[in-house]
Amino acid sequence: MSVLALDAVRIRNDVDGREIVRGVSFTLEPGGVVGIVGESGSGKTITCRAALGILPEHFTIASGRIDLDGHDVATLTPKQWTGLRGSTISAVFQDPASYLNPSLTVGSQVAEVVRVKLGLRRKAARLHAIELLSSVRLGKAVFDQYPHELSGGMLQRSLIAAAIAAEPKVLIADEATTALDVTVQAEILDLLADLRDTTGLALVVVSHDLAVVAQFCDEVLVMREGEVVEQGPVEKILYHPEHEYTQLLIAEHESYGLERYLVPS
Ligand SMILES: Nc1ncnc2c1ncn2[C@@H]1O[C@H](COP(=O)(O)OP(=O)(O)OP(=O)(O)O)[C@@H](O)[C@H]1O
Repeated sequence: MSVLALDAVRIRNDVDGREIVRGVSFTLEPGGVVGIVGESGSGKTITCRAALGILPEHFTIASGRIDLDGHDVATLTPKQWTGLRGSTISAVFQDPASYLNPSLTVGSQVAEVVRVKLGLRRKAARLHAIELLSSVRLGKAVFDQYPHELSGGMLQRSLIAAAIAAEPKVLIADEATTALDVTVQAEILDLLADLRDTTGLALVVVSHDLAVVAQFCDEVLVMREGEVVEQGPVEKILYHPEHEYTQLLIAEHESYGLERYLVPS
């Protein structure tokens, strides 16, 4: 059974009646990785926010359907959403520092997620948080460090630890590696690939960077101005793009080395 399925989803800004997303469909099985690429403002993040049940105020799903682990999300109450967020679907975004409180240690913040989401007592939550940090390859010392003491890559790992605390089935990584340098970016992608392999985590990877998608995704959606202009298996879309816009995106990437990630087919 799919863990996340979008069927012809259209999202409207009710303030001006503008449709921000016009017909997105994909199905994600356990362990699957779907990529969404496209220029800034094309609707990638809004699509993810719909799947997470956190659309901005005045945005609504105008038509189509989203199924999350067998639940039609249109039928969910806010309380049911709160239950599913974190434990079924979770997310990490760009700029990890902004999601952490600078005056609390990283460990205490991960432990708090564990306490709330898994209902563990303080001491057990602390131990579990240390295990989670270790699963994202962060040593015990990180537990007592403050956000400003960690690098961007370490902060993103901490947030991944918090995001996977309640063993979600789907993780959305929305430009999660964009702000990181290339080596750290590769380490974080490796980590996500490991989690997928060991836990069957399914991923939605949003990136403006085709190299990230080429390395990592099974299927890719190319979005422009709210529409999916092309969609299919990564090898097909990246080697044999049919749409002019996809060809343009690839041409831009080739100038800085996409071919390194593409194995000729
Ligand atoms: N909170 C908001 N209020 C009003 N409009 C918004 C809001 N968030 C996004 N939008 C609009 O929705 C459209 C799609 O934005 P979205 O953030 O999904 O794009 P994106 O493809 O993720 O771009 P980026 O790569 O820059 O993150 C844009 O026109 C944007 O201005």
